Amino acid sequence: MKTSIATVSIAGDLAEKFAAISAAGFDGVEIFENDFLAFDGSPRDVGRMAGDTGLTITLFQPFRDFEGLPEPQRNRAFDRAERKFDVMQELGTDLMLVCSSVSPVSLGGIDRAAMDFHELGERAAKRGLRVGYEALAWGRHVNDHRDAWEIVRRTDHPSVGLVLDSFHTLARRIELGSIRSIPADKIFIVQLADAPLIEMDLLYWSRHFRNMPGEGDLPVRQFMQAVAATGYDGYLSLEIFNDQFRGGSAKAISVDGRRSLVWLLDQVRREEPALEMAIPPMPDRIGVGGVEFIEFAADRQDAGQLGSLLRMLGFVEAGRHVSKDVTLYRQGEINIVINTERQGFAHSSFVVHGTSAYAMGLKVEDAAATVARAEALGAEIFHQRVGPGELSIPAIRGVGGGLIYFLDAKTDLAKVWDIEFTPVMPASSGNGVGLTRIDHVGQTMAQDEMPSWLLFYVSIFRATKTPMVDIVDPAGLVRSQVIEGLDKRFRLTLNGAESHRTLAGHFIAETFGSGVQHLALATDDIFATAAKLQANGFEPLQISMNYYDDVEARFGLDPEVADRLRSANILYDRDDNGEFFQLYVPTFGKGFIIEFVERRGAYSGYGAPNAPFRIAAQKRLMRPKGMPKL
Ligand SMILES: O=C(O)c1ccc(O)c(O)c1
Ligand SMILES: [Mg+2]
Repeated sequence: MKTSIATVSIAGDLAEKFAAISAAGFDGVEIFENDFLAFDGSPRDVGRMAGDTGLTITLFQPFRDFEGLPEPQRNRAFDRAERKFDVMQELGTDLMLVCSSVSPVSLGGIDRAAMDFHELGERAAKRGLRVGYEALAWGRHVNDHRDAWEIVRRTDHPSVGLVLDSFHTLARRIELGSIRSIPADKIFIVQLADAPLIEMDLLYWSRHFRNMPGEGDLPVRQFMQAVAATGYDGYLSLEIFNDQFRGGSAKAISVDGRRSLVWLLDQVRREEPALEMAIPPMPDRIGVGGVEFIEFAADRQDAGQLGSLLRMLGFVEAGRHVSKDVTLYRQGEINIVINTERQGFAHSSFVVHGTSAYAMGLKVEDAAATVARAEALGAEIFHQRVGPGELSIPAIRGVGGGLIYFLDAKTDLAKVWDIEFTPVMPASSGNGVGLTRIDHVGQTMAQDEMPSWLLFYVSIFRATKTPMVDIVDPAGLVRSQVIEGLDKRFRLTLNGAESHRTLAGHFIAETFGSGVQHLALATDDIFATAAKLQANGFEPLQISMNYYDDVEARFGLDPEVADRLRSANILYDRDDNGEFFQLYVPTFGKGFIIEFVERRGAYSGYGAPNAPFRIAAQKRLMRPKGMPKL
């Protein structure tokens, strides 16, 4: 696989862009004219810089409003082209991308355009250059790759070929079978981009909302399958116009780009095994059976407080690590680990972020395969110091820098608790409140990083992403999207914060990073759990009485049920498939959230309608008296 990315896709000046693109493993780069124009140096300097970072300049673009012009504009367009050919020769690239004209003076007609391209092809050939024609979805006369192809076909010149761009084809829902019959040697380059499905003007959508294949909703995989069926084996070049990417981390966006391409070809190969894909073999996406544990890094003092809280919530101190300063708390199938080591990754994490849930352990089908797949997709493998007789638990770094450990049932990893921990207290000895398993884990990140996290999870794991919902925090909107395993035993909610004044944004600012902020623990009987918690001396987050009046009216609840909810501070939601109950622990530390949930029937949500009310309650608590609002 030969990969490339357009400079327009990422932030920085040309030098920064090249460095990030090269570091992410791309072979080539498309020079977008504006990046070149803004650069203070000659085209030769740019060419040398690209060469020095090991990148081939795959093309120079865009050359606009060329075909179908009447005189005198036609002649001037050829003069312009010659000037750009000069630049290209100095840059050291042989391909010019010509996008279909939007000029109001341009004339239609396939043969007229073909004649123009024939002449351009002649001029390019004299210099050993090539010209690729791309149909913009909003082109004046040509806005469909089938028409662009017909022009290229009639041009019938070896130096003139077609540029396919998944965005333009998919945005107009053009039939993809039409790509399969194009001769591969007439496709000069393939540009790839995805986009979320939003109803809007095509040009605006394209210039601001494109994202990496797999991050949006367009059938890029089907597009790529059609391209692969032609036998095309040239560059696959990402061309992503995206406002957030332009302002984001060039390094991170480049890594996402490479990941998206590898995953795309992996999908094509699995979908149509007859197509040869030039990427190394890797295991298929991995099924996740749930979250086996959450691990906090803490100092002694916070560990003591967290331990007391957990005991009040019905957990028992079930084990101590055989060689490390690590304690296991357990209730039902829920394992919470507190790490107070003074060295190693947990400690560094504590030093940087303070007490936080820096690691999670996932139950997977095959831990070794998970790491192999993650590595093929560009994830960073984590290696840890392993004491004598201890297990080497496969792990990778997550997007925010935290750790994700993998445990499976086929190896000794299944016995990790027995092998690495000495029992302290039997599970039956605590004041259990009926918590059974981890329902979901919530991670918080800056809003513009959400696509990275989503791509990371859905490319490695057999999981889907739900549509985005808005969570209303009194201080701003938080975007929320959920990653769910097919059997729903693995659920992650991702919350993207924009303002530091939201509870989610405050958490990122206070912990100096994104990561696990929220644990939702399941019970089969929320009212029994609430009663037992009360007996343990626990006081839940107080919800406003106005909320209960509304819930009672909105859902037509029996007044008796509403009273039970009200007196226990339980939040309620319902969808077509079932009911949902939530009970919150007042926030811990710098905004860490624990809630207890009961799903009745097949309720599939996460209580998003309740979020504004519990966030308001949490913020009331977090505001020390006499201090300004968050
Ligand atoms: O938005 C544009 O003008 C534009 C230019 C060049 C491209 O390759 C493209 O896909 C879009
Ligand atoms: Mg394009």
